Amino acid sequence: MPRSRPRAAPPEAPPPAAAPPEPGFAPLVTERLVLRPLRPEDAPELHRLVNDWEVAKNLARVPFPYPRELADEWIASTRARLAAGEGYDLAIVGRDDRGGEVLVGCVGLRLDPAAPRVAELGYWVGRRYWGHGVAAEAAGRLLRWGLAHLDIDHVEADALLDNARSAAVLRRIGFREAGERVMEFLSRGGPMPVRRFVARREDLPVAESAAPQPAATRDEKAPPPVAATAGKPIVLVAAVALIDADGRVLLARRPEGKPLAGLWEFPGGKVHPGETPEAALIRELKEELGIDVAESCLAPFAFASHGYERFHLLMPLYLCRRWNGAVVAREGQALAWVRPQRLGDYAMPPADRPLVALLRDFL
Ligand SMILES: Nc1nc2c([nH]c(=O)n2[C@H]2C[C@H](O)[C@@H](COP(=O)(O)OP(=O)(O)OP(=O)(O)O)O2)c(=O)[nH]1
Repeated sequence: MPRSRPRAAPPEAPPPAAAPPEPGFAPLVTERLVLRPLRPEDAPELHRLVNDWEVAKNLARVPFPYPRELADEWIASTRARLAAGEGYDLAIVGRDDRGGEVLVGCVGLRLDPAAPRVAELGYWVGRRYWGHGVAAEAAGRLLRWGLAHLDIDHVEADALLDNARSAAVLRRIGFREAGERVMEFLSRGGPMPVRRFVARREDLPVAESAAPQPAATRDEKAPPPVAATAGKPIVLVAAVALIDADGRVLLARRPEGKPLAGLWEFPGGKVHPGETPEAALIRELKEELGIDVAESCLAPFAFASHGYERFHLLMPLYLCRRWNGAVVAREGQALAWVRPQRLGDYAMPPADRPLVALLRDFL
């Protein structure tokens, strides 16, 4: 079970959008399900669902038979960890025919102080609810939430070699296989071989609107590929290092739902058809941060040229020390003013790494 809290925000940052403790933990909603903190009154149903050999045999930390009082203890421990920000074990809840709540299973993200920047995903679904895509819907939702809100680089999960169903769920939600290992299984009374899976932000299936689209289906907001290379469009993005009077640089956290969610980036965005990079930046800075910037205050500094899996990013980075108005997170994104020497503490998209090194040297 979870053993640590998400890494604290680096000193200059306002707290990033990590989950507030219960009861403030806002349930995560999917098309058919709600993922919410477990409650003491869930214990009888939880016990009924998990005290089933077909379910328990796939779970490393679950004994079989499963004593009834363990359900109470486990629920209490999940609530304590959630309140402390140390782990995110949630009830998977569906609706019955009359619209009432039904406990369907559990899904959790666990953090381990011995393995910083990694979370472990686990889940189970009651046997009577198998075959409806519940595990993928719930685990996929929590995976995306975790990568967007916790200070982690990747998520790991294990599936027993004889549990092909779970391996298929993990692959479906964006995990890649990363070898085999042996794990102790309480339910099986000893060590068992498992497949290890790893999911990184870049592996997650991208929402249609967030990925560059082919020209024929592109909507007005999508980026125009300025050239095609090796089958990948080049996407032009303009970004800026805003520098305040103390020499700190502004980073913004990419929100959930966007590709690379949870990573810190320089404010900016895609250059629209007919726009110059400077005009795009002036527009983005108004939209995202509510500030007015004059073109003459944008000093070209460096650029990133980076091959992502589905497109090639070309991103001029400007420096800007003067603007009008107060910086506000108009899209609810977390913001951090960061000293150049501390930029390395923030997980940023791979394209930004060379830019960070240049900025640190320059500022
Ligand atoms: N703004 C910004 N984007 C970056 C940085 N590093 C990096 O790889 N990118 C990538 C992430 C995205 O693939 C792309 C920016 O696209 P975006 O989707 O955020 O742009 P946008 O604000 O125009 O978004 P949208 O309106 O299309 O949703 O550039 C960075 O430091 N700043």
